[in-house]
Amino acid sequence: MTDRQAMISVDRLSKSFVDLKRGAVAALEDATFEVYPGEVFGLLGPNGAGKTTCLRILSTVLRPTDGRAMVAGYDVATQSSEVRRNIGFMSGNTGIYDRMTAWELVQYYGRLYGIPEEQLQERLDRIFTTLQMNEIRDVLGSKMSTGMKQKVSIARTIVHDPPVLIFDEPTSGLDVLVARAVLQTIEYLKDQGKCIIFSTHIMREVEKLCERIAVIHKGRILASGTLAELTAKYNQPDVEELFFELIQRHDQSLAASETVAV
Ligand SMILES: Nc1ncnc2c1ncn2[C@@H]1O[C@H](COP(=O)(O)OP(=O)(O)OP(=O)(O)O)[C@@H](O)[C@H]1O
Repeated sequence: MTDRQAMISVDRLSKSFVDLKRGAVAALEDATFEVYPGEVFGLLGPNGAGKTTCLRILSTVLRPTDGRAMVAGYDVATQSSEVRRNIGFMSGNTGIYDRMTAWELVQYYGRLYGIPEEQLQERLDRIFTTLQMNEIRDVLGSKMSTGMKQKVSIARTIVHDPPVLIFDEPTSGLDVLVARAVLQTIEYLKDQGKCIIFSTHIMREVEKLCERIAVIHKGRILASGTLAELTAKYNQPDVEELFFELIQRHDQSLAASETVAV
């Protein structure tokens, strides 16, 4: 992997929020990892781990408090428009407009990205064929099933053919069939050479899809590497058990350091 250039490069990235109830919240602390073209990198962590915060920084919606992140060679903090042109971002609840058809909606996003009209029609044709969406071309958002909506969300995420794709819990709330179709599409995009970062709290998904993962909890990356490296390093062949052990160990060391501080 070292002969390839990283498309996402995250270096000691941190983000803290000031929350009225909790005071300063360290949502992300010192995160470091790289993601390459043609791979799916999984951010695996429970609720509140910091996954969304990390992905929102990469997509330039949030500014980091500290550290640096480069996407497609651009700095997320200082070159946000270049970064945005090079990424597609999709979360579980990406909006679909009730009054637009599938075709109109994806076309609309293509126009927002400034794709010339002729090229856009070709691109739409290709995407609708690849994602097997031709039969839903004229279906209005208000009439779409969850599965259709999810396909349209993916289509609009890739309409400008970005090299980097960011998926924030894209299967959240989906039934197993739709979730499977989403994962298959992500796999297809990986095979097309896209650099993909994907967050989830579902172990099965990372086992299926990811070459390398980072386990994240309470803002900290607890471990990262290929599944084979991690299971060997921690001598735990069961990925689910490994995940729980890492989290438990971190919580225990936090509790111990709090006791010492008191
Ligand atoms: N705008 C904000 N203001 C204050 N705290 C925030 C804000 N956004 C996130 N946080 C806090 O930062 C921490 C990390 O949240 P984040 O949404 O990144 O986690 P997550 O791993 O994506 O979890 P989930 O799956 O629940 O979305 C949480 O404690 C959350 O409450």
